[in-house]
Amino acid sequence: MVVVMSPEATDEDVAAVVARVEGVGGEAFVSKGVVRTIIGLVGDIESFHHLNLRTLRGVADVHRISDPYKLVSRQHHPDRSTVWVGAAGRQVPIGPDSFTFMAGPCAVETPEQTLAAAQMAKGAGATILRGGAYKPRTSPYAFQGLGVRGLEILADAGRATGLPVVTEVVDARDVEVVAEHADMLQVGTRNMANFGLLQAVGEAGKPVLLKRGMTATIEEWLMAAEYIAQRGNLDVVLCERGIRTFEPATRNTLDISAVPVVQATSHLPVIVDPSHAAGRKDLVVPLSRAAIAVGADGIIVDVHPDPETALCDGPQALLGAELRELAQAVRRLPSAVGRVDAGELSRTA
Ligand SMILES: O=C[C@H](O)[C@H](O)COP(=O)(O)O
Ligand SMILES: C=C(OP(=O)(O)O)C(=O)O
Repeated sequence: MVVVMSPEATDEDVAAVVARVEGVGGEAFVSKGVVRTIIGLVGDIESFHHLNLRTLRGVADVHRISDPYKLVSRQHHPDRSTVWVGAAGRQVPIGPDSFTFMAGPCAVETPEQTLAAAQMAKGAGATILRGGAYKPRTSPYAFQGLGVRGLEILADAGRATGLPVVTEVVDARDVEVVAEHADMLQVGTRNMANFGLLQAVGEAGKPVLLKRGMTATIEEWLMAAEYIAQRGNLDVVLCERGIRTFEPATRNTLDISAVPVVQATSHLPVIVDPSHAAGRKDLVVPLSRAAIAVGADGIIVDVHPDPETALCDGPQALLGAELRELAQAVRRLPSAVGRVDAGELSRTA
């Protein structure tokens, strides 16, 4: 931490800062410039926070040098992590060596629709099946998901296709039942800052897919991941799914630069959701290509056997030609950036 004194600060003001810092066991290194004095602090950063140094006379600014998140930071864990998803016998990696393709219906609607979507996903090369049983909807009158029945249908489709499943949990009270049926728990954009839910999934004993809040900064997103890690669960995968901007051409604006920014600062894997970012099926393939090129550890994509009748997000669901094009991109492009298909690295024993 660095304290910048104002040009008017006196020697007494500087001494007062040093005394406060030393009073909580820290060290203060004073560097006098021609105009300003700067004080470098070494010690327990949390105890410095409680000193409210900004309120002292002569203090112009206080800067933090180390990351505010610890467990998810590369400062404490330099090597990038791999998260394994699935039960013994079929575990799929998400991490720096592979590229993981996840796909499935936005919402679980019926056993037939879910199985058909799961088969489409598998046929296109996906190694993890997605599907929502609890849908976070803008309108309370919109389809809210099938709840526990939806979890069962999704788990059946996962078993039938041999794919581990990821599904969203929107309420801390449902974490246990969702964890019973799913291989990975998703926290969606609307709940990224629901700290009680983050703590609950941190204790569920399953990997977590943490989507970026649509108005969250990267630091806020990583602090949300820290909530999960702080409860003992470091199996967290981050998902960039687009942020709110002034641009109405797409549902959200995919912040593609978030991928390398996060990878530089956090060891957690980071994937991209081009479907919820764009909200339009015609952009899913180009954005997926961009995600692969920028170094994402995977993508998660909506597919539906009959998008016109979908109960949620039909316009962004892939079928037919677009899905074939996506399958081709996912088969060919990751190797160009030094990645192998996650299916090849899966643990099957
Ligand atoms: O998975 C999808 C979400 O539930 C969906 O994007 C919510 O958006 P809406 O309720 O505004 O349609
Ligand atoms: C609701 C979903 O996504 P998001 O939270 O990114 O809107 C989803 O993936 O089903």
